[in-house]
Amino acid sequence: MSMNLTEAGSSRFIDIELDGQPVKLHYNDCGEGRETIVMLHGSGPGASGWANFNRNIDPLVAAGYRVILLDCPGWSKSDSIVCTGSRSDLNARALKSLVDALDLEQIHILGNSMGGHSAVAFTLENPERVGKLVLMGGGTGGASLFTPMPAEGIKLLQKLYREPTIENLKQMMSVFVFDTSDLTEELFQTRLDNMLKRRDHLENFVKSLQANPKQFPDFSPRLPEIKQDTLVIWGRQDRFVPMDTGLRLVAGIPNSQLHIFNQCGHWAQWEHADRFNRMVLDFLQH
Ligand SMILES: O=C(O)/C=C/C(=O)/C=C/C=C(\O)C(=O)O
Repeated sequence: MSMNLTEAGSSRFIDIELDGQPVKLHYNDCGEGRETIVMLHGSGPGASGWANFNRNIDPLVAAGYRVILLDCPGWSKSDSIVCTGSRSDLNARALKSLVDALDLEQIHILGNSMGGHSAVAFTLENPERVGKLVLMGGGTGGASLFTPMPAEGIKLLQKLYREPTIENLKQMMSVFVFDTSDLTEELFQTRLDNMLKRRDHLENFVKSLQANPKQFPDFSPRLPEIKQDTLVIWGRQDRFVPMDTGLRLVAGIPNSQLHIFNQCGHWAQWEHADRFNRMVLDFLQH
């Protein structure tokens, strides 16, 4: 169903203070439901809320939810930042400022990759502000038991940040999703344009990694503190954040369940959008 929602029409800015610095945050605000779902994107170069979740916004708005897509500090139209500590916690502090400013008492959070790590960080610090959690391809840092880390996708992601070329973008995207036939030249070009528009974001990500290679801490010991109903969704062929991270999440979070999509890489919400949307709606409504 088309809701005629557009990126430009839903685009908003807000000024916040983050660790003593003024920061302009960009977000998209879609729909007018009583319940709000905040979607948090991944850490790839050129990522944004709109780019990560463009196949998920309409169905959730049509089902009666307000959907907010936050562009984390250092991505898209939000201000750039060098992060020398935990980026998961930094994003969580940015989200807290946004939900306070918008007067949102409680939100559901749907996080992809870094967005999942940040959703967990937010929930641990602000448990009363979170309804349900959906975590895809992320939720905590930490080592895989089976896959050498950093995973091959993360190595390609870091190479792309250092050398933002169309060749490196295509190389990263070729291990990003399972079925690469949906990756059009137009999609590559849009993503490259998004990246090159903000070279400050690319440079600051590299500086952040140099200052602290472990941007996403391992929350495993604290996961049992999360009491929220949590749906964990993973791609069987995720080559960025290995699938056993999903097992660690369900081992730690008591009220959680895990769904694994076969023939799926790191972008379950895009690669299996229809089934993903139905599953998330069912989870939120029951
Ligand atoms: O290193 C990690 O644990 C997290 C990696 C990511 O957040 C990678 C995300 C990539 C995307 O979702 C993207 O859209 O580029």
